[in-house]
Amino acid sequence: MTPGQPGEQLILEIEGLNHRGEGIGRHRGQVVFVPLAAPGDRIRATVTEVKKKYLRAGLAELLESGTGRAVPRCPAFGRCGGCHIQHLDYAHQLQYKTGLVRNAFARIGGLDGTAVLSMLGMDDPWHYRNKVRLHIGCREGKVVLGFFAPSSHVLGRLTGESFACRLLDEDLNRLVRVVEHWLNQNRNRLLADKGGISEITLRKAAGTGETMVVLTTAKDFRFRTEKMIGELAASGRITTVVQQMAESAGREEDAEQTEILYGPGYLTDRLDDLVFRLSATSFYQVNPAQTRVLYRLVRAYAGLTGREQVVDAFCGVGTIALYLARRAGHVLGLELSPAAVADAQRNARLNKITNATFEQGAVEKSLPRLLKGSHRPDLVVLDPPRRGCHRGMLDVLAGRAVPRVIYVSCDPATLARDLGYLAGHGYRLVEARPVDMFPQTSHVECAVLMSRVEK
Ligand SMILES: C[S@@+](CC[C@H](N)C(=O)[O-])C[C@H]1O[C@@H](n2cnc3c(N)ncnc32)[C@H](O)[C@@H]1O
Repeated sequence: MTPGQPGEQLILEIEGLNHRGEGIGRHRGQVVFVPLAAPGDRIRATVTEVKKKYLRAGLAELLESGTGRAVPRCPAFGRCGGCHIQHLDYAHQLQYKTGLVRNAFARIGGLDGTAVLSMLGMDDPWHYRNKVRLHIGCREGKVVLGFFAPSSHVLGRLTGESFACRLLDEDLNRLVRVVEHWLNQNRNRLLADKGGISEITLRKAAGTGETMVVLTTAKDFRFRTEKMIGELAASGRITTVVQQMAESAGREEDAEQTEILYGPGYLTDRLDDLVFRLSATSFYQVNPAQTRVLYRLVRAYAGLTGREQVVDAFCGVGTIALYLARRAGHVLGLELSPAAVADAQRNARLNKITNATFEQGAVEKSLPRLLKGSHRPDLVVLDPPRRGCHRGMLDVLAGRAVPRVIYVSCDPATLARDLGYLAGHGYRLVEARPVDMFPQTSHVECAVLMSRVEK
Protein backbone atom coordinates (compact mmCIF):
# COMPACT_ATOMS: atom_id res chain seq x y z
CA MET A 1 0.00 0.00 0.00
CA THR A 2 1.41 3.42 -0.96
CA PRO A 3 0.40 6.19 1.39
CA GLY A 4 -0.47 9.55 -0.18
CA GLN A 5 1.99 12.45 -0.06
CA PRO A 6 1.21 16.06 0.92
CA GLY A 7 0.08 17.87 -2.21
CA GLU A 8 -1.01 14.67 -3.97
CA GLN A 9 -4.36 14.88 -5.77
CA LEU A 10 -6.90 12.12 -5.07
CA ILE A 11 -10.30 11.30 -6.52
CA LEU A 12 -12.59 10.18 -3.68
CA GLU A 13 -16.13 8.97 -3.11
CA ILE A 14 -17.34 10.19 0.29
CA GLU A 15 -18.94 7.37 2.29
CA GLY A 16 -19.93 9.20 5.47
CA LEU A 17 -18.78 11.71 8.09
CA ASN A 18 -16.56 11.27 11.13
CA HIS A 19 -17.36 12.69 14.58
CA ARG A 20 -15.83 16.05 13.59
CA GLY A 21 -18.13 16.36 10.58
CA GLU A 22 -15.31 15.60 8.09
CA GLY A 23 -16.07 13.51 5.00
CA ILE A 24 -14.65 9.97 4.98
CA GLY A 25 -13.15 8.64 1.75
CA ARG A 26 -10.72 5.84 0.94
CA HIS A 27 -7.50 5.87 -1.08
CA ARG A 28 -5.86 2.48 -1.74
CA GLY A 29 -7.44 1.10 1.43
CA GLN A 30 -6.38 4.06 3.56
CA VAL A 31 -8.94 6.32 5.25
CA VAL A 32 -8.93 9.96 4.10
CA PHE A 33 -10.71 12.68 6.09
CA VAL A 34 -11.90 15.67 4.07
CA PRO A 35 -13.41 18.70 5.86
CA LEU A 36 -16.41 20.23 4.04
CA ALA A 37 -17.10 17.09 1.97
CA ALA A 38 -20.58 15.52 2.22
CA PRO A 39 -21.73 11.88 2.00
CA GLY A 40 -22.33 10.86 -1.63
CA ASP A 41 -19.95 13.52 -2.98
CA ARG A 42 -17.40 12.61 -5.64
CA ILE A 43 -14.48 14.97 -5.21
CA ARG A 44 -10.94 15.83 -6.12
CA ALA A 45 -8.97 16.41 -2.93
CA THR A 46 -5.42 17.54 -2.12
CA VAL A 47 -3.57 15.65 0.63
CA THR A 48 -2.63 18.02 3.48
CA GLU A 49 -1.55 15.64 6.25
CA VAL A 50 -0.12 12.12 6.25
CA LYS A 51 -0.54 10.05 9.44
CA LYS A 52 0.14 6.38 10.11
CA LYS A 53 -3.53 5.40 10.11
CA TYR A 54 -5.14 8.07 7.94
CA LEU A 55 -4.68 10.97 5.55
CA ARG A 56 -6.32 14.37 5.72
CA ALA A 57 -7.09 16.27 2.51
CA GLY A 58 -8.62 19.56 1.42
CA LEU A 59 -11.60 19.66 -0.92
CA ALA A 60 -10.21 20.94 -4.23
CA GLU A 61 -13.16 20.30 -6.58
CA LEU A 62 -16.68 18.96 -6.22
CA LEU A 63 -17.13 16.59 -9.17
CA GLU A 64 -20.55 15.23 -8.18
CA SER A 65 -22.71 16.35 -5.32
CA GLY A 66 -24.18 14.04 -2.63
CA THR A 67 -27.95 14.18 -2.04
CA GLY A 68 -27.73 15.83 1.39
CA ARG A 69 -25.75 18.86 0.28
CA ALA A 70 -26.96 22.38 1.09
CA VAL A 71 -25.54 25.79 0.22
CA PRO A 72 -23.92 27.13 3.43
CA ARG A 73 -25.68 30.32 4.58
CA CYS A 74 -22.61 31.90 6.12
CA PRO A 75 -19.86 33.34 3.88
CA ALA A 76 -17.32 32.56 6.64
CA PHE A 77 -18.22 28.84 6.72
CA GLY A 78 -15.02 26.80 6.39
CA ARG A 79 -12.64 29.51 7.60
CA CYS A 80 -14.40 30.54 10.84
CA GLY A 81 -14.20 27.19 12.67
CA GLY A 82 -17.46 27.53 14.63
CA CYS A 83 -19.66 25.42 12.29
CA HIS A 84 -18.70 22.05 10.77
CA ILE A 85 -21.73 20.89 8.77
CA GLN A 86 -23.52 23.91 7.29
CA HIS A 87 -22.99 22.21 3.91
CA LEU A 88 -25.53 19.50 4.89
CA ASP A 89 -29.27 20.14 4.80
CA TYR A 90 -30.85 19.97 8.23
CA ALA A 91 -32.59 16.59 7.78
CA HIS A 92 -29.22 15.03 6.88
CA GLN A 93 -27.54 16.75 9.85
CA LEU A 94 -30.04 15.09 12.20
CA GLN A 95 -29.62 11.72 10.50
CA TYR A 96 -25.83 12.01 10.72
CA LYS A 97 -25.84 12.85 14.44
CA THR A 98 -28.33 10.11 15.30
CA GLY A 99 -25.96 7.75 13.46
CA LEU A 100 -22.98 9.01 15.50
CA VAL A 101 -24.76 8.08 18.73
CA ARG A 102 -25.91 4.68 17.43
CA ASN A 103 -22.39 3.90 16.24
CA ALA A 104 -20.76 4.95 19.49
CA PHE A 105 -23.26 2.86 21.49
CA ALA A 106 -22.56 -0.24 19.44
CA ARG A 107 -18.80 0.21 18.89
CA ILE A 108 -17.66 1.66 22.23
CA GLY A 109 -20.38 0.58 24.66
CA GLY A 110 -21.33 -2.79 23.15
CA LEU A 111 -24.94 -1.55 23.43
CA ASP A 112 -28.00 -1.94 21.26
CA GLY A 113 -27.90 1.03 18.84
CA THR A 114 -31.58 0.53 17.99
CA ALA A 115 -32.52 1.83 21.46
CA VAL A 116 -31.36 5.25 20.19
CA LEU A 117 -34.35 7.15 18.82
CA SER A 118 -34.02 9.79 16.09
CA MET A 119 -32.61 13.13 17.13
CA LEU A 120 -35.10 15.86 18.11
CA GLY A 121 -34.31 18.82 15.86
CA MET A 122 -35.30 22.49 15.74
CA ASP A 123 -37.97 24.10 13.56
CA ASP A 124 -35.55 26.93 12.79
CA PRO A 125 -31.92 25.77 13.35
CA TRP A 126 -30.34 29.26 13.12
CA HIS A 127 -29.56 32.13 15.51
CA TYR A 128 -30.11 29.91 18.55
CA ARG A 129 -26.98 30.52 20.68
CA ASN A 130 -27.34 32.57 23.88
CA LYS A 131 -23.58 32.80 24.48
CA VAL A 132 -20.44 33.57 22.50
CA ARG A 133 -16.76 33.84 23.44
CA LEU A 134 -14.67 35.99 21.11
CA HIS A 135 -10.99 36.68 20.61
CA ILE A 136 -9.54 40.09 19.83
CA GLY A 137 -7.53 40.85 16.71
CA CYS A 138 -6.59 43.70 14.43
CA ARG A 139 -7.53 44.40 10.77
CA GLU A 140 -6.10 47.45 9.00
CA GLY A 141 -5.47 49.21 12.31
CA LYS A 142 -8.95 48.47 13.69
CA VAL A 143 -9.78 46.22 16.64
CA VAL A 144 -12.05 43.34 15.58
CA LEU A 145 -13.70 40.46 17.46
CA GLY A 146 -14.02 36.96 16.06
CA PHE A 147 -13.35 33.23 16.26
CA PHE A 148 -10.04 31.55 15.57
CA ALA A 149 -9.85 29.80 12.18
CA PRO A 150 -9.81 25.96 12.39
CA SER A 151 -6.62 24.62 14.11
CA SER A 152 -5.08 28.09 14.45
CA HIS A 153 -4.78 31.13 16.70
CA VAL A 154 -5.61 33.56 13.92
CA LEU A 155 -9.02 35.19 13.55
CA GLY A 156 -10.96 33.68 10.64
CA ARG A 157 -12.59 37.05 9.91
CA LEU A 158 -11.78 39.00 6.75
CA THR A 159 -10.96 42.70 6.46
CA GLY A 160 -14.10 44.82 6.21
CA GLU A 161 -16.44 41.94 7.13
CA SER A 162 -19.07 42.95 9.67
CA PHE A 163 -19.70 40.41 12.48
CA ALA A 164 -22.89 38.43 11.79
CA CYS A 165 -22.82 34.87 13.13
CA ARG A 166 -25.64 32.66 11.81
CA LEU A 167 -25.73 30.63 15.03
CA LEU A 168 -25.85 33.55 17.42
CA ASP A 169 -28.96 35.25 18.79
CA GLU A 170 -29.43 38.46 16.76
CA ASP A 171 -29.31 40.65 19.89
CA LEU A 172 -25.85 39.26 20.63
CA ASN A 173 -24.72 39.90 17.03
CA ARG A 174 -25.77 43.54 17.54
CA LEU A 175 -23.95 43.57 20.89
CA VAL A 176 -20.70 42.27 19.31
CA ARG A 177 -20.73 45.29 17.00
CA VAL A 178 -21.39 47.65 19.96
CA VAL A 179 -18.52 46.15 21.99
CA GLU A 180 -16.22 46.32 18.97
CA HIS A 181 -16.99 50.03 18.53
CA TRP A 182 -16.36 50.62 22.27
CA LEU A 183 -13.01 48.77 22.11
CA ASN A 184 -11.91 50.91 19.16
CA GLN A 185 -12.86 54.13 20.96
CA ASN A 186 -10.97 53.16 24.12
CA ARG A 187 -8.25 50.97 22.68
CA ASN A 188 -5.32 52.79 24.31
CA ARG A 189 -6.68 52.20 27.79
CA LEU A 190 -8.15 48.73 27.22
CA LEU A 191 -5.69 46.91 25.01
CA ALA A 192 -2.42 48.84 24.89
CA ASP A 193 -0.47 46.74 27.37
CA LYS A 194 -0.69 43.00 27.78
CA GLY A 195 -2.79 43.31 30.93
CA GLY A 196 -5.81 44.58 29.01
CA ILE A 197 -8.82 42.68 27.69
CA SER A 198 -7.88 39.42 25.97
CA GLU A 199 -11.30 37.87 25.41
CA ILE A 200 -14.93 38.93 25.47
CA THR A 201 -17.89 36.72 26.38
CA LEU A 202 -21.46 37.80 25.68
CA ARG A 203 -24.52 36.06 27.16
CA LYS A 204 -28.23 36.60 26.83
CA ALA A 205 -31.10 35.31 28.93
CA ALA A 206 -33.53 34.57 26.08
CA GLY A 207 -36.55 34.37 28.40
CA THR A 208 -36.12 37.93 29.75
CA GLY A 209 -33.88 39.64 27.17
CA GLU A 210 -31.22 40.51 29.78
CA THR A 211 -27.62 40.59 28.53
CA MET A 212 -24.18 40.20 30.14
CA VAL A 213 -20.70 41.17 28.94
CA VAL A 214 -17.72 39.40 30.53
CA LEU A 215 -14.33 41.06 29.97
CA THR A 216 -11.42 38.65 30.47
CA THR A 217 -8.23 40.44 31.55
CA ALA A 218 -4.90 39.67 33.22
CA LYS A 219 -5.07 39.18 36.99
CA ASP A 220 -4.14 42.67 38.15
CA PHE A 221 -5.71 44.75 35.42
CA ARG A 222 -7.96 47.54 36.75
CA PHE A 223 -10.45 49.50 34.64
CA ARG A 224 -9.59 53.12 35.31
CA THR A 225 -12.92 54.82 34.77
CA GLU A 226 -16.41 53.74 35.69
CA LYS A 227 -17.63 56.18 33.03
CA MET A 228 -16.12 54.02 30.29
CA ILE A 229 -18.00 50.90 31.51
CA GLY A 230 -21.18 52.96 31.96
CA GLU A 231 -20.90 54.11 28.33
CA LEU A 232 -20.58 50.52 27.14
CA ALA A 233 -23.61 49.40 29.17
CA ALA A 234 -25.72 52.32 27.97
CA SER A 235 -24.80 52.00 24.28
CA GLY A 236 -25.60 48.28 24.24
CA ARG A 237 -28.53 48.35 26.73
CA ILE A 238 -26.50 45.77 28.64
CA THR A 239 -27.85 44.48 31.97
CA THR A 240 -24.51 43.70 33.60
CA VAL A 241 -20.75 43.87 32.92
CA VAL A 242 -18.31 41.57 34.76
CA GLN A 243 -14.51 41.34 34.74
CA GLN A 244 -13.00 37.87 34.85
CA MET A 245 -9.30 37.63 35.73
CA ALA A 246 -7.35 35.45 33.31
CA GLU A 247 -6.10 33.00 35.95
CA SER A 248 -9.68 31.98 36.55
CA ALA A 249 -10.87 32.10 32.94
CA GLY A 250 -12.52 28.81 32.06
CA ARG A 251 -12.13 27.48 35.60
CA GLU A 252 -15.65 27.55 36.91
CA GLU A 253 -14.59 26.87 40.51
CA ASP A 254 -12.72 30.23 40.69
CA ALA A 255 -15.76 32.46 40.94
CA GLU A 256 -14.03 34.73 43.47
CA GLN A 257 -11.75 35.89 40.62
CA THR A 258 -14.56 37.89 39.04
CA GLU A 259 -15.48 41.51 39.73
CA ILE A 260 -18.81 43.18 39.00
CA LEU A 261 -18.24 46.37 36.96
CA TYR A 262 -21.85 47.28 36.21
CA GLY A 263 -25.32 46.03 37.20
CA PRO A 264 -26.11 43.04 39.43
CA GLY A 265 -23.37 40.69 38.15
CA TYR A 266 -25.86 38.01 37.08
CA LEU A 267 -28.63 37.39 34.55
CA THR A 268 -32.13 36.22 35.31
CA ASP A 269 -33.70 33.86 32.77
CA ARG A 270 -37.05 32.11 32.43
CA LEU A 271 -37.50 28.54 31.16
CA ASP A 272 -41.06 27.15 31.11
CA ASP A 273 -42.53 28.03 34.54
CA LEU A 274 -39.15 28.46 36.28
CA VAL A 275 -36.81 31.40 36.85
CA PHE A 276 -33.01 31.00 36.91
CA ARG A 277 -30.29 33.33 38.10
CA LEU A 278 -26.89 32.84 36.41
CA SER A 279 -23.55 34.27 37.47
CA ALA A 280 -20.80 35.04 34.96
CA THR A 281 -18.92 31.77 35.48
CA SER A 282 -21.87 29.40 35.96
CA PHE A 283 -22.60 26.82 33.27
CA TYR A 284 -25.88 27.23 31.39
CA GLN A 285 -27.08 25.40 28.27
CA VAL A 286 -26.51 27.51 25.12
CA ASN A 287 -29.69 26.75 23.14
CA PRO A 288 -32.77 27.92 25.08
CA ALA A 289 -35.44 26.34 22.83
CA GLN A 290 -33.75 22.92 22.87
CA THR A 291 -32.91 23.19 26.58
CA ARG A 292 -36.67 23.13 27.23
CA VAL A 293 -36.98 20.06 24.99
CA LEU A 294 -34.10 18.34 26.81
CA TYR A 295 -35.33 19.12 30.33
CA ARG A 296 -38.92 18.05 29.53
CA LEU A 297 -37.50 14.79 28.16
CA VAL A 298 -35.50 14.26 31.35
CA ARG A 299 -38.66 14.94 33.37
CA ALA A 300 -40.58 12.40 31.28
CA TYR A 301 -37.79 9.80 31.71
CA ALA A 302 -37.82 10.48 35.47
CA GLY A 303 -41.51 9.40 35.66
CA LEU A 304 -41.83 10.86 39.16
CA THR A 305 -44.82 10.32 41.44
CA GLY A 306 -44.07 12.90 44.14
CA ARG A 307 -42.28 10.64 46.63
CA GLU A 308 -38.90 9.92 45.07
CA GLN A 309 -35.47 10.84 46.41
CA VAL A 310 -33.48 12.22 43.47
CA VAL A 311 -29.82 13.20 43.07
CA ASP A 312 -28.93 15.67 40.29
CA ALA A 313 -25.16 15.17 39.89
CA PHE A 314 -23.26 17.94 38.01
CA CYS A 315 -26.30 20.18 38.58
CA GLY A 316 -24.94 23.60 37.44
CA VAL A 317 -27.36 26.34 38.54
CA GLY A 318 -29.90 23.68 39.52
CA THR A 319 -31.91 23.63 36.31
CA ILE A 320 -32.68 19.90 36.08
CA ALA A 321 -33.03 19.62 39.87
CA LEU A 322 -35.71 22.32 39.88
CA TYR A 323 -37.47 20.89 36.80
CA LEU A 324 -37.83 17.65 38.80
CA ALA A 325 -38.38 18.98 42.34
CA ARG A 326 -42.08 19.81 42.06
CA ARG A 327 -42.79 16.15 41.18
CA ALA A 328 -40.33 14.51 43.62
CA GLY A 329 -40.03 13.97 47.37
CA HIS A 330 -36.61 15.63 47.50
CA VAL A 331 -33.84 16.55 45.05
CA LEU A 332 -30.21 16.93 46.06
CA GLY A 333 -27.99 18.80 43.58
CA LEU A 334 -24.21 18.22 43.53
CA GLU A 335 -21.89 20.67 41.79
CA LEU A 336 -18.23 21.73 41.86
CA SER A 337 -18.54 25.46 41.09
CA PRO A 338 -19.27 27.54 44.23
CA ALA A 339 -20.82 30.27 42.06
CA ALA A 340 -23.19 27.79 40.41
CA VAL A 341 -24.15 26.28 43.80
CA ALA A 342 -24.93 29.78 45.13
CA ASP A 343 -27.05 30.37 42.00
CA ALA A 344 -28.82 27.02 42.48
CA GLN A 345 -29.66 27.78 46.11
CA ARG A 346 -30.96 31.21 45.11
CA ASN A 347 -32.93 29.63 42.24
CA ALA A 348 -34.72 27.25 44.61
CA ARG A 349 -35.77 30.25 46.73
CA LEU A 350 -36.77 32.34 43.68
CA ASN A 351 -39.07 29.53 42.56
CA LYS A 352 -40.37 28.90 46.10
CA ILE A 353 -39.11 25.31 45.91
CA THR A 354 -38.32 24.00 49.38
CA ASN A 355 -37.54 20.34 48.64
CA ALA A 356 -34.30 20.93 46.69
CA THR A 357 -30.94 21.35 48.39
CA PHE A 358 -27.48 21.80 46.88
CA GLU A 359 -23.98 20.76 47.95
CA GLN A 360 -20.68 22.06 46.61
CA GLY A 361 -17.90 19.58 45.84
CA ALA A 362 -16.52 17.12 43.29
CA VAL A 363 -19.22 14.58 42.38
CA GLU A 364 -16.64 11.77 42.18
CA LYS A 365 -16.17 12.26 45.93
CA SER A 366 -19.57 13.47 47.14
CA LEU A 367 -21.77 10.92 45.33
CA PRO A 368 -19.84 7.82 46.54
CA ARG A 369 -19.79 9.29 50.08
CA LEU A 370 -23.58 9.79 50.01
CA LEU A 371 -24.29 6.35 48.55
CA LYS A 372 -21.95 4.57 50.98
CA GLY A 373 -23.76 6.41 53.80
CA SER A 374 -27.50 6.33 54.38
CA HIS A 375 -28.67 8.07 51.19
CA ARG A 376 -30.82 5.76 49.01
CA PRO A 377 -31.90 7.70 45.91
CA ASP A 378 -34.57 6.27 43.60
CA LEU A 379 -33.04 8.15 40.68
CA VAL A 380 -29.64 9.67 39.91
CA VAL A 381 -29.30 12.16 37.05
CA LEU A 382 -25.76 12.47 35.64
CA ASP A 383 -24.87 15.42 33.39
CA PRO A 384 -21.05 15.52 33.42
CA PRO A 385 -18.66 17.56 31.24
CA ARG A 386 -17.33 15.95 28.04
CA ARG A 387 -14.88 13.67 29.86
CA GLY A 388 -17.80 11.74 31.38
CA CYS A 389 -17.93 10.04 34.80
CA HIS A 390 -15.20 8.58 37.01
CA ARG A 391 -15.18 4.80 36.94
CA GLY A 392 -15.09 4.59 40.76
CA MET A 393 -18.26 6.64 41.00
CA LEU A 394 -20.14 4.43 38.52
CA ASP A 395 -18.92 1.45 40.50
CA VAL A 396 -20.49 2.71 43.72
CA LEU A 397 -23.69 3.67 41.86
CA ALA A 398 -24.01 0.16 40.47
CA GLY A 399 -22.93 -1.42 43.78
CA ARG A 400 -25.72 0.40 45.62
CA ALA A 401 -28.22 -0.68 42.94
CA VAL A 402 -29.75 2.77 42.40
CA PRO A 403 -33.00 1.82 40.58
CA ARG A 404 -32.83 4.35 37.73
CA VAL A 405 -30.15 6.50 36.13
CA ILE A 406 -30.70 9.30 33.60
CA TYR A 407 -27.50 10.23 31.81
CA VAL A 408 -27.34 13.54 29.89
CA SER A 409 -24.21 13.94 27.82
CA CYS A 410 -22.57 16.16 25.21
CA ASP A 411 -20.06 13.50 24.13
CA PRO A 412 -21.33 10.26 22.54
CA ALA A 413 -17.97 8.49 23.03
CA THR A 414 -17.66 8.96 26.82
CA LEU A 415 -21.42 8.44 27.15
CA ALA A 416 -21.19 5.08 25.37
CA ARG A 417 -18.16 4.09 27.48
CA ASP A 418 -19.98 4.87 30.77
CA LEU A 419 -23.28 3.28 29.70
CA GLY A 420 -21.38 0.20 28.55
CA TYR A 421 -19.91 -0.05 32.03
CA LEU A 422 -23.33 0.31 33.69
CA ALA A 423 -24.78 -2.27 31.27
CA GLY A 424 -22.10 -4.70 32.43
CA HIS A 425 -22.97 -3.98 36.07
CA GLY A 426 -26.69 -4.60 36.36
CA TYR A 427 -28.34 -1.93 34.20
CA ARG A 428 -30.52 -2.08 31.10
CA LEU A 429 -30.62 0.58 28.42
CA VAL A 430 -34.29 1.61 28.23
CA GLU A 431 -34.14 4.47 25.73
CA ALA A 432 -31.77 7.10 24.38
CA ARG A 433 -32.79 10.28 22.61
CA PRO A 434 -30.36 12.76 21.05
CA VAL A 435 -31.54 16.40 21.17
CA ASP A 436 -30.02 18.86 18.70
CA MET A 437 -28.58 21.58 20.92
CA PHE A 438 -25.93 22.59 18.37
CA PRO A 439 -27.33 22.71 14.79
CA GLN A 440 -24.76 23.30 12.00
CA THR A 441 -22.02 21.77 14.18
CA SER A 442 -20.96 18.17 14.78
CA HIS A 443 -21.64 18.46 18.54
CA VAL A 444 -24.21 16.03 19.93
CA GLU A 445 -26.33 16.15 23.10
CA CYS A 446 -28.15 13.02 24.26
CA ALA A 447 -30.40 11.94 27.15
CA VAL A 448 -30.53 8.28 28.19
CA LEU A 449 -32.67 6.30 30.63
CA MET A 450 -31.06 3.24 32.27
CA SER A 451 -32.92 1.00 34.64
CA ARG A 452 -31.71 -1.59 37.16
CA VAL A 453 -32.30 -5.15 36.03
CA GLU A 454 -34.35 -7.10 38.58
CA LYS A 455 -32.49 -10.21 39.72
C1 LIG B 1 -22.66 19.83 31.34
S1 LIG B 1 -22.80 20.88 32.72
C2 LIG B 1 -24.42 20.46 33.26
C3 LIG B 1 -25.08 21.43 34.19
C4 LIG B 1 -26.59 21.32 34.35
N1 LIG B 1 -27.04 19.97 34.50
C5 LIG B 1 -27.31 22.03 33.22
O1 LIG B 1 -28.03 21.39 32.44
O2 LIG B 1 -27.18 23.26 33.13
C6 LIG B 1 -21.69 20.12 33.83
C7 LIG B 1 -21.59 20.79 35.17
O3 LIG B 1 -20.69 19.98 35.96
C8 LIG B 1 -19.88 20.82 36.75
N2 LIG B 1 -18.68 20.01 37.09
C9 LIG B 1 -17.56 19.81 36.37
N3 LIG B 1 -16.75 18.93 36.99
C10 LIG B 1 -17.38 18.57 38.15
C11 LIG B 1 -17.05 17.70 39.21
N4 LIG B 1 -15.91 17.00 39.21
N5 LIG B 1 -17.93 17.58 40.23
C12 LIG B 1 -19.08 18.29 40.24
N6 LIG B 1 -19.46 19.13 39.26
C13 LIG B 1 -18.62 19.28 38.21
C14 LIG B 1 -19.64 22.04 35.91
O4 LIG B 1 -19.33 23.16 36.72
C15 LIG B 1 -21.02 22.19 35.21
O5 LIG B 1 -21.87 23.02 35.96
